[in-house]
Amino acid sequence: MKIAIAQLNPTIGDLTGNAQQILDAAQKADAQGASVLLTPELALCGYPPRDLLLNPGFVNAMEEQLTELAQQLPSQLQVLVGTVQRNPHAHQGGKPLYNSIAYLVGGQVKQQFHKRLLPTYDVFDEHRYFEPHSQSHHFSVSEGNRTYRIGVTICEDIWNDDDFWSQRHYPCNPLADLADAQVDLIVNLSASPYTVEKQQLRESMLSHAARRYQVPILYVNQVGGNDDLIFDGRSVAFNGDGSLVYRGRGCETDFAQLQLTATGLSQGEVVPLPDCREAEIWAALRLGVRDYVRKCGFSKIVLGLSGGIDSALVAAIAAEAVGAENVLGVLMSSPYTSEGSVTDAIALAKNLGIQTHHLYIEGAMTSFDKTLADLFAGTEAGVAEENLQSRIRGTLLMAISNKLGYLLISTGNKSEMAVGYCTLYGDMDGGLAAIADVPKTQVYALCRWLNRRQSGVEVIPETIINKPPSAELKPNQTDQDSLPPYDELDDILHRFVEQHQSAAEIVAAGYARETVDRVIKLVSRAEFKRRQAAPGLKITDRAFGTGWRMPIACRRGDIH
Ligand SMILES: Nc1ncnc2c1ncn2[C@@H]1O[C@H](COP(=O)(O)OP(=O)(O)OC[C@H]2O[C@@H]([n+]3cccc(C(=O)O)c3)[C@H](O)[C@@H]2O)[C@@H](O)[C@H]1O
Ligand SMILES: Nc1ncnc2c1ncn2[C@@H]1O[C@H](COP(=O)(O)OP(=O)(O)OP(=O)(O)O)[C@@H](O)[C@H]1O
Ligand SMILES: NC(=O)CC[C@H](N)C(=O)O
Repeated sequence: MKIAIAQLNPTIGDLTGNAQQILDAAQKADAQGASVLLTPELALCGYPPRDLLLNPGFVNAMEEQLTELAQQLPSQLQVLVGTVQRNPHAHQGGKPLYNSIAYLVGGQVKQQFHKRLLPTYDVFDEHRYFEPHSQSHHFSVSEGNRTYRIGVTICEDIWNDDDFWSQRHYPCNPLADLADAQVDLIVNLSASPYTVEKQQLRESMLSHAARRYQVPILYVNQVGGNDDLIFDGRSVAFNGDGSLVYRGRGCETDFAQLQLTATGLSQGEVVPLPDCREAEIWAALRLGVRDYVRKCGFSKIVLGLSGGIDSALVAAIAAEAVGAENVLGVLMSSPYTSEGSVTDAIALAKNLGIQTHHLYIEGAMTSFDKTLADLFAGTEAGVAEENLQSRIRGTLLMAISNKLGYLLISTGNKSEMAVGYCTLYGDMDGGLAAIADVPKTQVYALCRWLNRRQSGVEVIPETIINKPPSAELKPNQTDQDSLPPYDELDDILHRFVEQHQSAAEIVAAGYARETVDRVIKLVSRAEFKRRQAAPGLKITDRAFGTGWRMPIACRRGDIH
């Protein structure tokens, strides 16, 4: 029996467009003789639809779209579509919806499968919308004289196998229940967002489960950027001996067919994983930028090009995401801008093939200073005046965005965002923060990798990589005047933000108490800035985005 997999890139809420993607895949599957087509979790509305689900009109529209789609699908094909279903028992106190799979055949919904394990941690908040279902189910497909029983799970349903995880989060295990029902295949329809090296974890978990239950597992993941989340696809299949038989493309849509026989799934294409961490992150960020720009209705990007490494990396990502001809880098020199910064920015733009424009902001700085002269009389020039430069740049970039319709991408990295080393309404201006979850040390690694990627072709001028990072808001300023060395800072941040380590644990790992306390204080104090920041693309286990919910007006003096 042929099973087709559609690794789709839905746009959240675009029911017509997403249904069309499913229909296109169904026609292809039908033409190639498939019996079953699988689509990702909530493929009809895109994942995560968030509070659109609280709007009854949205749920009605999904139901209508599903009915229409069912009637348009090839009549012989059996299609599993990720959608929501109403909970008929909601009036007894449950949530109004299930996160479901509709099994469509011959123009009708033949069966529904509901998600049992609802992730409600980090970026996930499914208990806000959905009722967990209590049982796992399967459907049967007959081919020749054989009937295959196919168990259906939805994303989180496979993430609680007690044999794999040392800590179980839920009281039940849908995989074990389906194995008890003696299914011939378990499918998992997912919308699993990217984080660095998560695919290795997915694959070892799935391989382990396939082996443990001696049943093939076919995992279909969504692909595409949806706001802060990047879905990397990489749908996979494992046979009952735990062997990998198929891996789809990473960070691209894909379509594949596998053959299911009495002995399991037949070998499909196995797309290799990226050969290093930087290649993987690069592909994810490029997709995240491309889809954010495209799905918000933009085609062009503007950014401030300082000759520093952060804007260099963002410019390079932007150029690959939307095409170099669609990127404008704006140089905005002040009296503190070094000659080297300008030549570096121009060299970078030339390497990338992006357009540039050079503005001089000294006049605007003088004008602001004059306007404030009476009010500021008798005070020393300091951070307020320094930040005005950053704010003038941000204002000019937003004017360009307004006038020319380019989306402004901000360039702050995770280390800066963590400690508040950035200016509110200044360099934080922008619609998308492309590298807000990329620590500074990883920024360097990505730039070095870019220069190695095509041997002999320099993308980021070496002078940009080698100079000490500086905001250039006053003479001879460097980041290290205000912050610990980045390798130290990033490790402390990683322990504190991603690994939830206490100050005492970080000190025990070898850092000075004073440095650790200072970093934690800076992180806590900068919450107000992050709350006002543009959404940032998530690549780590814990980003400063939808999965980071910190109070702003708080004291953490009692926490050690
Ligand atoms: N809890 C709170 N809730 C809401 N707002 C709060 C607040 N606490 C302060 N504020 C407000 O925030 C202001 C302080 O924040 P902000 O104005 O950003 O200014 P601030 O954080 O004092 O200065 C920006 C820092 O970023 C550095 N930097 C590094 C790299 C690049 C750039 C760049 O711009 O290119 C800048 C710069 O050298 C400086 O050290 C206060 O004056 C107050 O108005
Ligand atoms: N002279 C400038 N011309 C254009 N944009 C600038 C200029 N100075 C700063 N910016 C904008 O403000 C952002 C923040 O500056 P910042 O100095 O922190 O970053 P960077 O210069 O890219 O990298 P680095 O921190 O390594 O110097 C820059 O990335 C850039 O977008
Ligand atoms: N949509 C989901 O249920 C995703 C949860 C899952 N643990 C993941 O990150 O892949």
